[in-house]
Amino acid sequence: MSAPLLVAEGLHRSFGETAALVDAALRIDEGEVVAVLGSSGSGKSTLLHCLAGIVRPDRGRVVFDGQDLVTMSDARRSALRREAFGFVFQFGQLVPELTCLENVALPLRLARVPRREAEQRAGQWLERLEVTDVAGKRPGEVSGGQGQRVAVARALVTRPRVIFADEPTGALDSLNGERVMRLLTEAARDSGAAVVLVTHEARVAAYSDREIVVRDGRTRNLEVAA
Ligand SMILES: Nc1ncnc2c1ncn2[C@@H]1O[C@H](COP(=O)(O)OP(=O)(O)OP(=O)(O)O)[C@@H](O)[C@H]1O
Repeated sequence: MSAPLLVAEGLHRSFGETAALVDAALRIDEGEVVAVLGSSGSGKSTLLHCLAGIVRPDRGRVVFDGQDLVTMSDARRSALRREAFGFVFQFGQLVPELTCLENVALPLRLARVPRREAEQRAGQWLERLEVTDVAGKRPGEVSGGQGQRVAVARALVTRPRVIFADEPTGALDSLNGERVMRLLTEAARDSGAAVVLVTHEARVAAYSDREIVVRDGRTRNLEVAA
């Protein structure tokens, strides 16, 4: 069996008196879509932040492609996040001053890709996410569903190995939520990216290959019925 792409084991993380994670564990293989389910305050976001190297666990290991995120330097971890990970949050967090096309091109520009090439590749991702029509608009001028599809395009444009999505449809109605989930999972599968999807909605989790439930900071694996 090949080594998993991302493994977390024995994760503990407290905030003051609150134990957000208690011996949490998760593994995800190349190209797999894993949903992290649980009620509000159960520890889902803390788990995602530990997996993505945003929050450092008090104890435990997070190994991405053979590299331990917990012990590596901050500079190396930041570089890894930029190069290998993509992020989609509940509210797209697009840069309001830039057009949607420029938002999608931004991660490439930060990686020193020339403007013309970056915008050409960004345009292809807008097309893939079915939002070509908003290319020249600013985020304030587009709908919530369009904005989330632009955010997904921005997350995928660098061809990351893992997409971390924290309640990506949380601010959308069910029709737009379904559309974003379909496009996100299809695009991730086509580009071979794994997805860690935090949600409290079973309907959203249905797009995953496998589900993990977090309760009081502890993780439990669930087999998804076919
Ligand atoms: N930065 C922080 N400072 C203090 N407490 C925190 C912090 N982050 C998380 N917590 C606490 O840790 C626990 C787990 O929070 P977390 O955000 O991981 O849960 P969640 O399952 O993602 O919740 P939600 O679905 O409401 O977003 C909660 O009790 C929360 O209040």
